[in-house]
Amino acid sequence: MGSEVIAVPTSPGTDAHASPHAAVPRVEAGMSWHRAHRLAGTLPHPLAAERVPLARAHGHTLAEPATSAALLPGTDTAAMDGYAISGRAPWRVVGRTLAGQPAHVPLAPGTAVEIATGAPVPPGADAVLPVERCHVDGDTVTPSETGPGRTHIRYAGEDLTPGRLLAPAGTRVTATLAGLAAHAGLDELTVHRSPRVRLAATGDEIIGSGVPAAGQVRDALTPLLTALLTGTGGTLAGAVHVPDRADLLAAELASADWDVTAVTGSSSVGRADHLHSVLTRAGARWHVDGVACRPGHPQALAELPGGRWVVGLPGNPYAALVGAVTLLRPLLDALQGRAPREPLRLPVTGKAEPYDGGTRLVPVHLADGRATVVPGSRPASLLSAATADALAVIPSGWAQGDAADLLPVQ
Ligand SMILES: Nc1nc2c(c(=O)[nH]1)N[C@H]1C(S)=C(S)[C@@H](COP(=O)(O)OP(=O)(O)OC[C@H]3O[C@@H](n4cnc5c(N)ncnc54)[C@H](O)[C@@H]3O)O[C@H]1N2
Ligand code: MOO
Repeated sequence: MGSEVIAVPTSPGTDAHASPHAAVPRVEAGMSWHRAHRLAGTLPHPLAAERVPLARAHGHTLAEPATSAALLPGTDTAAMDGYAISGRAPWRVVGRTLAGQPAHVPLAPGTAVEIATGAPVPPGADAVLPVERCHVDGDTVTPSETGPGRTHIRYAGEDLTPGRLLAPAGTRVTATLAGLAAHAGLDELTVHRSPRVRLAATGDEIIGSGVPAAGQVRDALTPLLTALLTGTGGTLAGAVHVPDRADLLAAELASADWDVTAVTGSSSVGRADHLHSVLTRAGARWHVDGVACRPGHPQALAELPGGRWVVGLPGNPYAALVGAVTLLRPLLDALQGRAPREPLRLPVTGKAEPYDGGTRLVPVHLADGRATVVPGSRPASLLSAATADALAVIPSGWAQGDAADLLPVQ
């Protein structure tokens, strides 16, 4: 994915080296990981509802319950290829009905029609006899087996009736739900508008393509976050690289015509880390300002005047992934009217060092009903996490084999 680059200054901007240590109103410093995660998933109001055609509904979240418009099947329908029969054998074959054709005229006792799966069963039919259970001799049919069997008729409305609930509000539209909605006669669904998410990768050293020269770093986070946000039902509203200048970051946040800006880097306390001062000067309301977890403690969640959200993620790529599943994904879920996800919980084995001051997040593989730590994860490297199925949320008192919550990583 290409990304736009905000003008790189030829000389240092006036506030390029302004101290970011200016007084910043802090919310609860080092908030617990669980509280930060819960806040992100419960604070936002869902975005407005809109009607979308079924072909575009996949991945969106229902803003209203989806209910059937159709009776399904619409009429008594053959469930097998064979003969619709009436009364006792033998039956005289009086016609043929294929799917899509109207039902045959009512059947009199002692008669049958050859019928295809999905074709309407004629009034008066008692059952459909599968062709492999029939003996056919000219225009006469007799059963080749005796004994009670199923009728092999799908009765009108046995699957759906008009008004029947297909899925409640808050359900994410899966491939299956899109299929069901079409089967139920719907052309559109009412879903929450997809959150438009802007990605702003800060750092003078960041480059957008190719192999970095000494002193440069290839932007790992725009591809990672693009995949994560679109997989969560968000829409990428452009990705920009912002040099380490407070005025450029402020301009980027002010220009925002999106619901969420995810800023990577610039979240810590270094001279080039401007996110705090910029947000504070912009009159942002802080909800999360630092999380008691490792890695990824310099995370932020704030609301700009006008209700736009800013998620601050650390620049170190694995730490940023931790921040994205801690704050960004739950925020996007909530903006789409989805309840917080119930984490999978399994015993975790392998080498993980609990963090005394809070929570440690480690990449794990899932197999055989347990999670196994992928060794070697470091804040600045995605190598261990890249093949992981989930991040395990390891509490401070964790010991080998104890269960932990698991957050899937796509
Ligand atoms: N004095 C302190 N220094 C630091 C602390 C601290 O508590 N006190 N925290 C450290 C931790 S932990 C992290 S994480 C980082 C967070 O730093 P920033 O969010 O301000 O990010 P940067 O300084 O811009 O970059 C950090 C690191 O990540 C690389 N980076 C940045 N963006 C990307 C990207 N898009 N793709 C790949 N790599 C990226 C950047 O080159 C730096 O190496 O602060 C510590 N310092
Ligand atoms: O917490 Mo940092 O986010 O370790 O890399």
